[in-house]
Amino acid sequence: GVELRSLGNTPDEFRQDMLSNLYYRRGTTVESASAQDAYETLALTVRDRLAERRARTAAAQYESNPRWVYYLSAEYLLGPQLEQNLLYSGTSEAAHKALEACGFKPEEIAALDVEPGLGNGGLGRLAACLLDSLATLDIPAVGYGIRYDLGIFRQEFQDGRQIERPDDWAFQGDPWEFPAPDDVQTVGFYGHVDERDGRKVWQPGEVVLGEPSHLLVPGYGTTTVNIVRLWRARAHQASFDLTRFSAGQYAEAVQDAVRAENISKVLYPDDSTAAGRELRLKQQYFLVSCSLRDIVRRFRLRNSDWDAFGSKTAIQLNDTHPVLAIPELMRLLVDEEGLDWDHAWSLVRQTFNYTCHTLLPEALETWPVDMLGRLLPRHLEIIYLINAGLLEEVRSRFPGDIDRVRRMSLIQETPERLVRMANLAVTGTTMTNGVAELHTQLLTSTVLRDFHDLWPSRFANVTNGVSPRRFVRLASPGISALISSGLGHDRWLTDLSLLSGLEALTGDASFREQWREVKRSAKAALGLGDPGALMDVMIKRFHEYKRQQLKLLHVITLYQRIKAGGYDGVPRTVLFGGKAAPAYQAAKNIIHLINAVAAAVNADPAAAGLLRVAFPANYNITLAEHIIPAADLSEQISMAGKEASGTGNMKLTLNGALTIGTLDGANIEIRDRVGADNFFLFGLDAPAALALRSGPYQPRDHYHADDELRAALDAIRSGAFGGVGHDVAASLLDRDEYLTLADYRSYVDAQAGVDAAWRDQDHWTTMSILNTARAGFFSSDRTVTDYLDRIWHATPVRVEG
Ligand SMILES: CCc1ccc([C@H](C)CC(=O)N[C@@H]2O[C@H](CO)[C@@H](O)[C@H](O)[C@H]2O)cc1
Repeated sequence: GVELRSLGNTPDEFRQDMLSNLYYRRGTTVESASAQDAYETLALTVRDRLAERRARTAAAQYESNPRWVYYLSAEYLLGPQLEQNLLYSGTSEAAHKALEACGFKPEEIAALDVEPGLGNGGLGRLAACLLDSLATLDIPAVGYGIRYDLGIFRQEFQDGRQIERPDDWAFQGDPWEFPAPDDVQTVGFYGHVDERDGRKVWQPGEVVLGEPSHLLVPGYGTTTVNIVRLWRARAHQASFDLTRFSAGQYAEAVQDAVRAENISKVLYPDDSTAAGRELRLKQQYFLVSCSLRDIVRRFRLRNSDWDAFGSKTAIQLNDTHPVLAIPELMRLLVDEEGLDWDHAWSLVRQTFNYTCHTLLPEALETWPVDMLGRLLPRHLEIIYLINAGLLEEVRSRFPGDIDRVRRMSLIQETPERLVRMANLAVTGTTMTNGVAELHTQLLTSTVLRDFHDLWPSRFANVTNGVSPRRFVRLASPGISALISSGLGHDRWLTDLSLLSGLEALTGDASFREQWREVKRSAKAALGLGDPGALMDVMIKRFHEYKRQQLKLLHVITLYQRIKAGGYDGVPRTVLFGGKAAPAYQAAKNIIHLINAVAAAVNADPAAAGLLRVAFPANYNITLAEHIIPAADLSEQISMAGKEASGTGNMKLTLNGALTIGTLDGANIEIRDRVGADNFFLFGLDAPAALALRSGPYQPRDHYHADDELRAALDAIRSGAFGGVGHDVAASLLDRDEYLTLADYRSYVDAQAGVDAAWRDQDHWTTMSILNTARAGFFSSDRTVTDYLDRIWHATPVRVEG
């Protein structure tokens, strides 16, 4: 075929390409170019180098007709793209020189790199880390998602309260994406089901277009460049009503178009409560329908026999959000392709796998039968047929156990008829996995116990991981350089187990000193507290089970100890970061109280140099990359049994922060690997918490029994912090659903242990180095390798460089 001349990477060649892009693609000159012009041009010039590798990858993957991994996720938190693509294309230096030669400051241009905030938190970022590792391991893979016009809201504080602003992330356009209108798909909604010569035919009542664009997902240290394809809803051109328009009914003329485009308008900002909105269900089906049609189109390029579909295609469902893919593929195979039910069902089950990311009952999605039946009449029929097969199997395995049949049914009958999406997910897939050992154990012994009894071999654990490129190399070039100089290589970036080589350096005083210095300068660069003070960090979405309220009670206790005089705690900066779902008032009350306490403490000269509270607004990936390298202490203090895994805990450990935490989620595996001596453990474990929670728990008993706890709560109730927080104190004293008061004393005492350890800086630094050295397991490369071994069974396709 036609050979592509490869692009040069010398500073001069790079600058030449930037200039021609500035002139020919941006249509301006160096003299009149704005910073935005420079940013867009730089992005295009870097993108071209990755696009060249993408062309090679696509050719090699097409050639080898491999088994594909398709990742279906309603959320992706990809993070800012520029620094990543400069690193992965090896053009950072050439780019910096080229920008300076054109009179631009590289850091100014980098600041224009907005992150696509197409996710809420853990689930969305995990999806991005897994795609990064799939490409780095040369696995043929495509991520599918929704290109929301408005991502996760921008958080602002007004009088300490969270305010949500729309996030029009692509207002200036996005230089990193490749629109591909030629691959447009058609998606139906509503309507009715006909029967024609023995086949069911769905006649949708509404049709919208799904237009894809993709971003490049480069592998690190390899040629492979995969893609993430994001769908955007567009109106069917026929929907613009010219007659109405010419009759002056402008709004009506475009209402269908607006209705269509609303489907991908905005990301739902909830990360724990299924809101049950019809538009959200439309979003989920839109994602599923476009993606499956695209997957079938790609399959057909190299294959014709449906039986090869299951062997060539592994589709991962990222939580229940894309689980409509199961009845949708049944519809395509049975109604459109004419396969018989059993044949289609075996192909569907073979193709799909499901990852569950939560244990919270309110986060498990259910949809009203009538809503689903109205929006997707044929899919409801198919779900009923799937349910019939399931219940027949349950009845034969557990004869007479009607309670089990009622619990396992895909349909909840009373009080309201709901479709249970988690039950459908387990039934229609080969493997279901949890995201940490404790999580998977709790899943198979509680929420999904019945299914585990029926199909024990369908369950596996795959503990989460994080990208070492994004969260060590890019976030903390200082620590990375020290690790590479300590180990004498940077191969750890693609084999994180090599970090274990750092253990031997704990005895080297100059290495310890350099380690301390790197942390210090990261704190100085963050500029949110005295670089010499202990940086105590709690960064994650706000939720009562994560217990930001417990961290706040500790802050108030420290403050009251300072006010009482004779304070012997070590100087500490307590940094909070995170958003609350807009409708989650209890979480927003905690944010309000934190800002009120921060205002009091930071304004009080008595606390100066001893205690400071920082709460930068709009926590996102960009901010995480600045905070994580500066952290000394990582707060992972959720009620045991509630945090499925956590991934912030892994990022902080890899950056040498010590964890204070409960035996919850992946904290347990972190402690097992870094060593109990290098971890500050406290609190009830999962069985004890469950027992206390399900027993006659009286939070007030702790209030009466613990003077410091009572003093802290009374301060809030007395209005000491600007009169803010009555609701928070009341909910703790009346209900305390997540056992905050029960764990308070153990937590505060563990924090005294932190102070003691910090006083011996050499000891602390040794523990810090050991945390990094022993955390290689938490690489998303290891996570992907586990998915490949236990669930996907796909193999690498090497791409010539
Ligand atoms: C229906 C609303 C909704 C939206 C998102 C979610 C996500 C599953 C919430 C989430 O992000 N869960 C987090 O997933 C991480 C990646 O596996 C885990 O590390 C976290 O423990 C888990 O809370 C639940 C419910």
